[in-house]
Amino acid sequence: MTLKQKQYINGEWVDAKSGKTRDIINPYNQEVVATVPEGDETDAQAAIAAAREAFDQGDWATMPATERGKIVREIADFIERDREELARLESLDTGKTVEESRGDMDDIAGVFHYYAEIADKNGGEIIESPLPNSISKVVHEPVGVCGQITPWNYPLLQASWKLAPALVAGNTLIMKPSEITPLTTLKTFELMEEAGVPKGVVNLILGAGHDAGAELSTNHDVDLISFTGGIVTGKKIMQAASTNAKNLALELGGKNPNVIFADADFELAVDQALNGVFFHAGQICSAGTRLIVEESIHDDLVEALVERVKQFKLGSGFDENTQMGPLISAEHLAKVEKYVETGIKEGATLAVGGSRPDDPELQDGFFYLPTIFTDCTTDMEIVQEEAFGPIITVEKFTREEEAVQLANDSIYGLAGGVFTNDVAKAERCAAKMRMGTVWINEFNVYFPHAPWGGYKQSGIGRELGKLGLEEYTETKHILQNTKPEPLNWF
Ligand SMILES: NC(=O)c1ccc[n+]([C@@H]2O[C@H](COP(=O)([O-])OP(=O)(O)OC[C@H]3O[C@@H](n4cnc5c(N)ncnc54)[C@H](O)[C@@H]3O)[C@@H](O)[C@H]2O)c1
Ligand SMILES: C[N+](C)(C)CC=O
Repeated sequence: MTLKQKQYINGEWVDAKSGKTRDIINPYNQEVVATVPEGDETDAQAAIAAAREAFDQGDWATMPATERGKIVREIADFIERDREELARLESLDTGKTVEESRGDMDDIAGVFHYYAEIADKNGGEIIESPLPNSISKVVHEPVGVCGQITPWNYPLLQASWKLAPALVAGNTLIMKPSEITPLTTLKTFELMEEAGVPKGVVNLILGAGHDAGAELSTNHDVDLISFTGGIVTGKKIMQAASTNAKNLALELGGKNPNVIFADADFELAVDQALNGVFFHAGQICSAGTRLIVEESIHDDLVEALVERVKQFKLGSGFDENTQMGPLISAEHLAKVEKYVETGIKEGATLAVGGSRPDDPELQDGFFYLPTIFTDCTTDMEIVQEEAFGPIITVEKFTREEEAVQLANDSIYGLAGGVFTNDVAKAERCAAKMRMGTVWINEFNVYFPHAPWGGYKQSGIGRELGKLGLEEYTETKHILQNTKPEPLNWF
């Protein structure tokens, strides 16, 4: 592998100060695919110092936004150029199919292009001042030094949602990818160096969350922390960030409802119910794991889903026939198995799946069969908690209001879907569903122009779109008195 297996701090490729390393494992067969530094808080402190100096003393923050946009556009071009290499690295690291990874790389290049395009369109404005002889100006400035922490399921996609807007807005940053999936983020730091991002502006630290990551959320030289990951970690970060009242952006988990009415296009609903969950083996924050189905079509729908699920081809992400890869790790597989045991204990009926596959070729990987539970109710853990695996729970409803009430019965509010051919009904439901994204006759679609984020405990703030850029800016009001005179009060 030609990839640099180092951290990137202050424009240098470096090992961990402790000298420690971590093996990166392919979840398909547990082979070691890379060995990278295992950084800790001392590496994080060095990276924070570099980012602080680059922000306070360097010219990145003050250079014309058009110039920053050009560099970010070049990063997008390099991602397109190296698409295949990046996609293969992502699949090696996560186990997802190369076809999915190629799609991710296209989305990622799109994110860098989008922010490059709007880099110089976030100018300030002159507002009407109520005071005579004055000019009132509102300007947008970078927040400063940004800590960015990403998860393992969409390693580079989630990184791109943070890197591109932070850069075009003029911030400096320290990124810490998940310790188990750093490879495509590493490669992208090579590309950012090639594109000419100045020394100290972008820094990469590797290592576990509880030390390398925790330092980013506690250190007082960090002005903003942007985190994507689980709800438990998110709450810890929120608490740590309070010590210097950092700006905070949280993209957390979801337990996403997919409401299917009897008048929906049946084949479409079946297909999207499967797509909505089983891509990347259900390891998607917005997976539509809670099917909420109108009673009159419940049995037919479940039967159709089960038939299709039985045909799934599990295997290596590098085999073009594979539809679903493994889970990310042994630890995560154990967690998914535990949730299935809980579902059974709670009285849900296992319609299909519910175990590891017995195919001898899959025994070295962290595979789990696609699983469907019926007879589910909202009081069950299996319905309320994010298992983050290939599991669907099915609940029934008879009335529209009941469907919406079930959909909203969750601590989460990331995303949801509605399938119906009645446009007015779809819009009524979408208006009442308390989620950051609602899809109508669609599922799991996102693009750079539209904001992404959660209601309730699914997060704080938005990524993507113009709001995703605003997260990385402070807004300043400048009032100029053009005819100053003393008040002579004192
Ligand atoms: N809302 C979204 O857009 C979105 C997108 C992708 C994933 N997710 C969520 O991510 C979760 C899965 O990812 P995960 O298992 O990697 O999550 P996680 O919370 O375990 O880890 C995420 C990141 O946080 C770091 N971390 C762990 N403890 C930390 C601490 N104390 N301080 C600072 N950093 C720490 C980890 O090293 C990793 O880089 C799921 O809940 C999923 O829904 C959400
Ligand atoms: C935000 N998304 C859907 C790309 C990945 C969630 O895990």
